Amino acid sequence: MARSEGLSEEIVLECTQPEHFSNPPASQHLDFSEIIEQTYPSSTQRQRVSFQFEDICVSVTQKSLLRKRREEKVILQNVSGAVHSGQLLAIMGPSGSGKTTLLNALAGRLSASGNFGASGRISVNGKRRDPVVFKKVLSAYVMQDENLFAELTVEEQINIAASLRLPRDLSKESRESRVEAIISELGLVEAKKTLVGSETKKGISGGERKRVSIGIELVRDPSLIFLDEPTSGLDAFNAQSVVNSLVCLARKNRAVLMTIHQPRSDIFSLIDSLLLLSEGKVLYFGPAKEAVAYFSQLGYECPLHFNPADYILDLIAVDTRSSKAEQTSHARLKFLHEAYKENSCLQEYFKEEEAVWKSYETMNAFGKSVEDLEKHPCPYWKEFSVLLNRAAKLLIRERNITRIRVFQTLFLSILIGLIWLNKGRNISSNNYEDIEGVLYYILISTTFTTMFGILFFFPSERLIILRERSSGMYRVSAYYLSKTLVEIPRTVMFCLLFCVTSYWMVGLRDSAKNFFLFFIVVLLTSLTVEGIVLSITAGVAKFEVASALTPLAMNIALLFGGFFLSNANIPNYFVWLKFSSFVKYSFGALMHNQFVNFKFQILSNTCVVCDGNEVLKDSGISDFSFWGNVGILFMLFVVFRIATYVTLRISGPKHDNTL
Ligand SMILES: Nc1ncnc2c1ncn2[C@@H]1O[C@H](COP(=O)(O)OP(=O)(O)OP(=O)(O)O)[C@@H](O)[C@H]1O
Repeated sequence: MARSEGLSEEIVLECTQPEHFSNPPASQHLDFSEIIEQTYPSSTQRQRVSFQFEDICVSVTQKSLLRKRREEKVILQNVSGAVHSGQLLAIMGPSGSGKTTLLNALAGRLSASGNFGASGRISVNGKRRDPVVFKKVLSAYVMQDENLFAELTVEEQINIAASLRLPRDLSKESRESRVEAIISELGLVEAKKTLVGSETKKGISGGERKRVSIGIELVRDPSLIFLDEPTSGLDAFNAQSVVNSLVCLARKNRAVLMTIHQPRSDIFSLIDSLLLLSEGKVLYFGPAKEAVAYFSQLGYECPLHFNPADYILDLIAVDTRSSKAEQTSHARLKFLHEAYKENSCLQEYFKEEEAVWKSYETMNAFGKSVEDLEKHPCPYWKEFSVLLNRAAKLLIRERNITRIRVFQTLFLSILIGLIWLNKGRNISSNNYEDIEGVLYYILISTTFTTMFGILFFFPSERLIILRERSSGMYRVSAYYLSKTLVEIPRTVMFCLLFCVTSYWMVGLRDSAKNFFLFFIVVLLTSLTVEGIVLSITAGVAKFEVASALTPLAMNIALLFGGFFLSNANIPNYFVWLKFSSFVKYSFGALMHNQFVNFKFQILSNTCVVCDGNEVLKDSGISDFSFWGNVGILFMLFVVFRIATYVTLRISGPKHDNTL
């Protein structure tokens, strides 16, 4: 990583290493610890930690597809190890060996990903960890996928995290210098004003994205950092620069624990301790630089000029190409596991480790008891204003999306206007059904444009919220209220644009009052659809499932909305669907608005339906009055907004306190 330009010499320091490691210094950075001294109350300053785990066993209960009964699958068996401040520990192993499960178990996030059972002991500085202190003060977890807002700059992302996560008594200047220090420490100075971007929008590089994710977690200055595959998806250069940053973080008195799949030799050489897993069992835990010598001692010599990580991974992988090769690999793994259990040198390594943590202060030195820890670092109003500001910024910056929505709204409304041009100005007993058709089509169009507007964007935002909530950044209500307040004006604008164009082109009832009521119904319909889509997408983890369920819900609502099926055609056992369809109330309200006491322009002597009231009677829309329909629609809007809030709350991140 290059030295950041513009930094004065005196604040650029080398990453120093603890004496017992021989890796070269990884990078040069602004001295973060000095800034921490100045910006953090002394009671919460970073402490040296020794994190130990013993006999971790994890199994998952799953339903067997064939035998239709529950089966227990063992994922980890008696895994032990430790990592201390100053060290980078890598958990390495073939795919499916249990690396992520181990990392999640150690970070207290096992229940987040399945129906797991776990046993074992996890302690910090010799004491059983307190889950609350561990989660809120001591540790940070960087997920494999960087869930970041594409439209915010690097600096904004870290700044928002700092505003929401740092203690309320910290001054603005201190917070800003903390953010600057993190940006500098992670080598993001040149990228700090660049938008993060996404797969479809050019932004910062993959390595920088990863470092932004780390930076967001660093604002609380954790002593222990967990990272799930921080190099996955990165090219060789970026992967190395990320691991360099991690070594540097470790050298500043943090313990860093990461999973890694297949590191290049230069990355492997940066790792301090190595824990090798295969089929959930430990085959090696010790200094990374001694791993090759250890395996050659056991008769598995690494060929000259071979990447040691590749060699080790080949050695501990199961070859499934033939049953004979599989048997041979299993025999080798059994031998390696037994050899590890009996190896006295590696057991000595554990004893040395014990000596290190015994020299550290105890857990209580973190200065905060569970009772002292505030549930949320910021007061509600601050959370709300930071999130409101962020939501507004995102909305303004999503210019392309807004432009496309404006185009879509205008296109559809003009199309409707042209197809039904002036039809409303000449309603007679012969053509009143055309007006029913246009009113219903307006609802179909509103439903689908609103649905897709949410369906394609909210699932990725949901992942960001989950990440932010998993580190207790804010209350769900503060997020949801700010989002709702920012998005409602946008919905109002689109609905107004749509209604102004289509209403007057079609020539619906010629009065400002009727236009306004028409607009209210379309707006309430759009807001109700938003609520339904949000509550489905908030509760469903997979986009594929949400994108199947949402159109299904909309289709049912439209089918039973009162236009396609008359009451007589709805089987008794489906009547409840009619009453639960929001479209029925929207359509009822639009029909009342258009036809109550409406006199036809042209009357024929033979007409069966001769005025608006008869239209309402004929179409079976008269169960509720205009205000009755609007009242129910409003109630549905409120119910689905509350449902979204409840779903967001119950489908939030899970932490476990078992280990
Ligand atoms: N929720 C779950 N239900 C059933 N099996 C699971 C679950 N989570 C993990 N497993 C199984 O546990 C084993 C270990 O999974 P894990 O994701 O920890 O491995 P990994 O080493 O991280 O793999 P990769 O490198 O491919 O990410 C795998 O066989 C996986 O199928």
